[in-house]
Amino acid sequence: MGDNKSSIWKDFIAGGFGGICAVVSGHPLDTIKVRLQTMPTPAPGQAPMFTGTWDCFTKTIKHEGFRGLYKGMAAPVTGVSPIFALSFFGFAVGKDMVGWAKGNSGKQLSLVELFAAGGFSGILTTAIMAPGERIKCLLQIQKSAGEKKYNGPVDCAKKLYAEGGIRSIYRGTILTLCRDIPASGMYFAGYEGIKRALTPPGQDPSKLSIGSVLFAGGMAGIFNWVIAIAPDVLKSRLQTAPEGTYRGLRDVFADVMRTDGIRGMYKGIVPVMLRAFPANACCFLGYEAAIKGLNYISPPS
Ligand SMILES: CC(=O)O[C@H](CC(=O)[O-])C[N+](C)(C)C
Repeated sequence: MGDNKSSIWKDFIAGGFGGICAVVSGHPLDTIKVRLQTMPTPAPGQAPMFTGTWDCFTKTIKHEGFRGLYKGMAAPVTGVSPIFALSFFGFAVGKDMVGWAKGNSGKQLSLVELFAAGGFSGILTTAIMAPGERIKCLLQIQKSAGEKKYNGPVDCAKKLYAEGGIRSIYRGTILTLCRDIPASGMYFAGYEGIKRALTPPGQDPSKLSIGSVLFAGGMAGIFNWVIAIAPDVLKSRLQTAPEGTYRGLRDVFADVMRTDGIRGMYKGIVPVMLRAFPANACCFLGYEAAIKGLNYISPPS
């Protein structure tokens, strides 16, 4: 990853490209995750809408075809690319800030310092992540919820604005912060830590093999989601619930515990983890390839 100021714009562009790679490879499993997380709780004696990941996958294909798995992808492709761009940019800025706080000694940052820099990026991304996720989740569930209220992301944004103004579009912001500050810390510290561990002494981590980059990127995704899954469940519930269902995040938490218990906090973990490895392996490979391309066009000073 770029370590000096002049490379920050490259991190922005390369992160955006990495984000596109992550969406294309991971969206079907993201759809399954959101559908599992938000399906209605069955009445006593009634079968649940989906019994698990495989059931949700086969029912989606049966009723909606493969296109059903790619529902709502327009929003993440246009939204996730800037989010990842901002995320990688934020991490680069965060590293500069930590380096500056240490007196710019030029020493390698520790994993804790990398975690702090990653956490900072989670604050930046929330500005576009929170509304992006609200729209994405509503579009992803609308077919399985049995009604078609929104005709795409722009229509969804307009309707949310008409119903409740900017507050409605930004519903779920606190939970997005609770998810993305620690998760982004784990993401970037995890990636850098694994790269360091895989780099033989005296060698440059940027010369690692494609296999090693894929492994480090995939594991970064796993680390991210180990931390993120519980707040993500609460966030998806809050963001997809009809207006007035919950009074705040304590209320969502109490509802999940009452209806599903502690297991409810891990709903959708199987598709999350199945997606996390390949999507983030592709993301970091795309990122590293883009950085190499940008360094070729504009060599580092
Ligand atoms: C929630 C999210 O987008 O997490 C990213 C990893 C993933 O699986 O998409 C990480 N990050 C927000 C740091 C880019």
